[in-house]
Amino acid sequence: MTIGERDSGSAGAPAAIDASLEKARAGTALDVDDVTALLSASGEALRAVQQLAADLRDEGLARVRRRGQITYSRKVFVPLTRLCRDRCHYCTFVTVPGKLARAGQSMFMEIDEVVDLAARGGELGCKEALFTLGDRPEARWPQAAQWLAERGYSSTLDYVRAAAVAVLEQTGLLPHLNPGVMSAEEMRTLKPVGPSMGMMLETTAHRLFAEKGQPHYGSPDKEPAVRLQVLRDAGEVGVPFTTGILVGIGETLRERAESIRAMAEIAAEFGHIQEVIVQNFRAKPDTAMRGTPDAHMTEFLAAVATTRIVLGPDMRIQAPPNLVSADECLALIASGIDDWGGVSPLTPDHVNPERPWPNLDTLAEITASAGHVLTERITAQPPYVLDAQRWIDPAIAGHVAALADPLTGLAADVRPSGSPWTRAA
Ligand SMILES: O=c1nc2n(C[C@H](O)[C@H](O)[C@H](O)CO)c3cc(O)ccc3cc-2c(=O)[nH]1
Ligand SMILES: C[C@H]1O[C@@H](n2cnc3c(N)ncnc32)[C@H](O)[C@@H]1O
Ligand code: MET
Ligand code: SF4
Repeated sequence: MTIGERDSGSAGAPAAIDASLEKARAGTALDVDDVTALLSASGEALRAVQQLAADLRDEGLARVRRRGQITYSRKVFVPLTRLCRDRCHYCTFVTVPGKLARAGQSMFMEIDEVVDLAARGGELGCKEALFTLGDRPEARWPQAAQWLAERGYSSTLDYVRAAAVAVLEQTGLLPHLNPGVMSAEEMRTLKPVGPSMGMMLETTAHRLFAEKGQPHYGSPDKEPAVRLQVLRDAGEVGVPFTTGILVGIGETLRERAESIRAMAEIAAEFGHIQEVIVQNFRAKPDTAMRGTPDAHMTEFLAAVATTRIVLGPDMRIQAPPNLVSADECLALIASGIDDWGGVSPLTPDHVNPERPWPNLDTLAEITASAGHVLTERITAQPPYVLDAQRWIDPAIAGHVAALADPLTGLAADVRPSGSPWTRAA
């Protein structure tokens, strides 16, 4: 990571950080000033924030008899389409029809290609098919609308549903759906084809969306009010849901604090937030933000530890292992994470293609050297798998049960195989 101070806030006042830590230890709710103070920690104060975060993680895992386990999901990344109606300044995933046409590539992956990829992943032990794609490309690109219409699909999300069904039937991998903004109705339609879905909150900072030159300017799906509504709608619909923040896209420490508190409020209201991702922005050469330095490691670790403290011992806190060095992975564990997210032995992280995942043996070694055990889970986190009656649609309860250990809700030692999908009446 780039060394050098960023202007996202002031250096932390040790007295304010101590006071916030005292409140957190006493179980008193933290206000936005308290959370901002924790986010500003460095040096000795940061070590104290990390220690509390790690203790809370250990306490939460002990409560569910999983002390010392750090989880990951063995997955294939399915970039169903890279067309998107948004224009996030940090994103290299997104492309445009002209570029695809010149490269001889299709607007969307065909279902056969999706199934072939998932099947190859299944042979390597993958149990998750991660559908990550651009938001509603048909609203911006006639070529996308035409591609869908020619095959009888009314929208990208309609096509996601069909592709997910094909994966369930022909490979048995479990879809995790990350297609951007969805309405409550769309989530209701997708719930029977995937045990979990997700969408990063990114940030609640409205100015990063409303002001010209800011990273979310021109991206209607990144309006904070819209994204907060998606999180609430997912709660109403009862979908095990992944969300998180993107750290270092120009938000101030206070804005970061507000984002963390917003996720905590919604998680407490509905109980559906299965994991919170704290992801560090990595500048990419081909983007408008190529000149923006990556978030400073100190600031990122403070964000991880603070997220753990605010979300509490029972939340699963995830940071990807491929966006930092091996040493920095150890620092993430010391900052209270318990999950590495999806890791693939087959496909790249198409959002961060320049950052390969560590080999799974290496990740297991790194995790072990911090005194923890790398443990495979499936796409839905254990509490949701164990309470499937409430959280998993009957249409896929059998697919989920086939890959899960009934006692722990973690991944079973099996190879997935396809089985028929029928919509419950
Ligand atoms: O490989 C990636 N996986 C990403 N994932 C997938 C994640 O690694 C796992 O698929 C989930 O933890 C489910 O197992 C996301 C999932 C979401 O719901 C929301 C955002 C992300 C972001 C990424 C990402 O940038 N790269
Ligand atoms: C899938 C998720 O990946 C994240 N994302 C998009 N671009 C980048 C980047 N340059 N660096 C890190 N994360 C990124 C966003 O948070 C998005 O929601
Ligand atoms: C490739 S980005 C991840 C999915 C969606 N386009 C979003 O930004 O939320
Ligand atoms: S981050 Fe997601 S919404 Fe933004 S441009 Fe990239 S694909 Fe589109």
